[in-house]
Amino acid sequence: MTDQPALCVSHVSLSYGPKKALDDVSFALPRGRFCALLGPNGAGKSTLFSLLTRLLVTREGTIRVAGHDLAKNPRAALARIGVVFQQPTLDLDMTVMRNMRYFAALHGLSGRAAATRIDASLDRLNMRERAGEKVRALNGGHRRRMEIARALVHSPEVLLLDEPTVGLDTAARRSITAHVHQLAGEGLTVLWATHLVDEIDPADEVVVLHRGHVLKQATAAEIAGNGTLIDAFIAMTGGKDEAAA
Ligand SMILES: Nc1ncnc2c1ncn2[C@@H]1O[C@H](COP(=O)(O)OP(=O)(O)OP(=O)(O)O)[C@@H](O)[C@H]1O
Repeated sequence: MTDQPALCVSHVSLSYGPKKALDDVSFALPRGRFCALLGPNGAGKSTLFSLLTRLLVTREGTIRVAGHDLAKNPRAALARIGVVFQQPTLDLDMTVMRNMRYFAALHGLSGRAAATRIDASLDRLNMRERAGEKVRALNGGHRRRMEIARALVHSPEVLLLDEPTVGLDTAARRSITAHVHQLAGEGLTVLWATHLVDEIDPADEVVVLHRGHVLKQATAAEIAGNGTLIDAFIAMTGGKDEAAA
């Protein structure tokens, strides 16, 4: 296709009553890029995800997914997005395969087409051999991998993950982070919301969000300069959560 951005957020604002959660947010991501949406608690990350998935709508600004305007053509735009929310949304008493089939059906996939897509998605996350297990039997890391596989079943171009490593141990965090970086290497565009700088590689794109404003967009290495990313992040944000500010 063209060289238009996979995701383009342009002058987006959103208020909860008098509280401005996002204020004139703009950034664009090219295809096949891993981008960290880095911000302390309360920065507006979940609010932005709610807008990107149309759980919330705003009249202020535009969001385009692979060129499709989310407000004017939501079906086309949403069809190109896969989402992993902060809170797990799996049915624990169904097998991995039944969870996948259910989700595929929501995207209008059934029969052979669904089976092919499900196998491919589980393969990408090294989860195919777990297909017959109940989700309840999986550890936290494997549940998250399953959710990522599920988010890929309809072949989206953009994958959104809202703090996907919350509650995982160090080994599982590292494995999930590496896996998703690999997906970006294969051409997927990834927006990964986090407040943890150790999940970010030097070559990754970073959008620093603070109190509803984009403070910077650059690679992690550029933001770190001669120091570390964590020092640069604290210098920009004051190291304070919005909730505590
Ligand atoms: N429903 C709501 N009503 C009022 N204010 C809200 C609501 N949801 C979020 N906020 C406020 O909007 C701001 C942004 O919140 P948001 O949850 O988007 O931030 P976040 O970066 O995702 O934080 P966290 O990492 O804690 O989830 C915060 O100040 C929050 O208190």
